[in-house]
Amino acid sequence: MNKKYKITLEGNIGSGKTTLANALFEKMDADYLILEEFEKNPYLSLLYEKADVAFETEMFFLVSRYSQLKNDNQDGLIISDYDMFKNLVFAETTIKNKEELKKFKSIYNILNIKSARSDLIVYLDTSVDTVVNRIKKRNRSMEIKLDKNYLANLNKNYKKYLKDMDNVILIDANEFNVFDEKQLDNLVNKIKKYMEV
Ligand SMILES: Nc1ncnc2c1ncn2[C@@H]1O[C@H](COP(=O)(O)OP(=O)(O)OP(=O)(O)O)[C@@H](O)[C@H]1O
Repeated sequence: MNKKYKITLEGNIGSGKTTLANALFEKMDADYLILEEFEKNPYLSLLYEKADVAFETEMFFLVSRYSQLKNDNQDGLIISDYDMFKNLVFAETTIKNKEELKKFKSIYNILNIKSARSDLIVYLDTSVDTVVNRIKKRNRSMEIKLDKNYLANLNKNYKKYLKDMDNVILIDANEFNVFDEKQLDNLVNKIKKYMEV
């Protein structure tokens, strides 16, 4: 692929973004794969233990994702397991202090992240029960403390942002089996059709 085309995957924690990003990268013979580096964030485990570090957690993610954007202006097909609007979804969910949230959003706007718009967002729509099961199965120790309420709020805030977007393919990820070749092929065909328009 000559021209730059960026496809990002979004959805709740454990909805299957990284797994699908890897699968699409292979299947679509893409040029770049950009994956979230969540394990580098020193605040995340503290946040899950209910420490008052929401602003620090979200700022760290914002800066870390922003620094990955330097890989973002090359020609070719880019697949990423997150979109930059994720920063806003999570900040609204975790930062309870209104002044801090305002500050976060103003920094986000100064960075002018809108210019890093994806050509296509594939949203993995999941129920809270589905992600709870997948999170349990993958068994990352710090995620044991995640509660259903938090996951439900994330779903709600994702939906709030998605309703104003016009570049989204939404898939029912409760039913979607990324390990089934036929289902993956169907999704790739749907994406290719979208790319042609
Ligand atoms: N379609 C699927 N059906 C069943 N299990 C899945 C599916 N997709 C992913 N999984 C499994 O669910 C778990 C979570 O998937 P993954 O790590 O890709 O989610 P994620 O959305 O990237 O999570 P996070 O946002 O926390 O990084 C993994 O153990 C993965 O193997």
